[in-house]
Amino acid sequence: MITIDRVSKARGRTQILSDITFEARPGRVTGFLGPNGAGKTSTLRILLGLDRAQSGTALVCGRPYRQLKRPLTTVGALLDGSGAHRARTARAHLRWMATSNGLPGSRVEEVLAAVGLTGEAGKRAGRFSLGMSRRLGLAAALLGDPEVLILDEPVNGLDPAGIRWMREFLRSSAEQGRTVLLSSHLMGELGETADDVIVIDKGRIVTQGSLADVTGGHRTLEDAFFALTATEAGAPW
Ligand SMILES: Nc1ncnc2c1ncn2[C@@H]1O[C@H](COP(=O)(O)OP(=O)(O)OP(=O)(O)O)[C@@H](O)[C@H]1O
Repeated sequence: MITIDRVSKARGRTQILSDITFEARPGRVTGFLGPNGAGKTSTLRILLGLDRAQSGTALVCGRPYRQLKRPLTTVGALLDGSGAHRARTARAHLRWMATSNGLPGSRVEEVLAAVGLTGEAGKRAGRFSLGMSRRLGLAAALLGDPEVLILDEPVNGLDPAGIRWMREFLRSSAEQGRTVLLSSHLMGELGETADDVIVIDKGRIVTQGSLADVTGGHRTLEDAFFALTATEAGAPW
């Protein structure tokens, strides 16, 4: 469970988040949708204890990230890149992460299999394609078998096969009971992937609810977004 309650944040004189409130629930894929600069990454960074809110609370399973005793066993995150050193093999990276976080080494082969990287695990991370790097980042996120997954733009830059794989991965993670929160600026993509949608624009939540509720009387999620934000359909994202 993820609970964000009245979170606000300014950088200098710019208010980048204004009174943000939403939840992401177990067993559901929740899409956090908004254009470039809307405040998605800033929100996820606060949730993961990488940044502080000025006011409000951001809780993972009822606690601020910094108060989680063994964070990897509660929440797995995929932000930029895989986090692996270029010269390390995928397997060595995961072994190092498992050891440094007090997790059983047996998890390494399990998470490699879960993301379909067993056959590539002996390769150096620097030789990985974008899709493989993303899978390695996911494997690391899964090491502690967390209840919650938080992913920032996980399909960005992936080819159609990679996008399809990621969609199925997110779906099965939710079916296993996990809370899955992913950000995206790709409305069509979220329309295919999410159960629930939170729309953010200029640091404010514009609407939230099930995909069907948010899409409402509109043909697509994209039509709903432009109607809700009164953004010109041709305006840059
Ligand atoms: N380190 C920073 N210093 C100053 N301003 C920042 C910083 N990081 C983000 N911002 C500003 O905060 C606002 C929200 O940015 P954020 O990266 O959270 O948006 P986003 O929705 O994730 O967008 P994108 O899809 O482009 O990643 C933007 O106006 C951005 O310019």
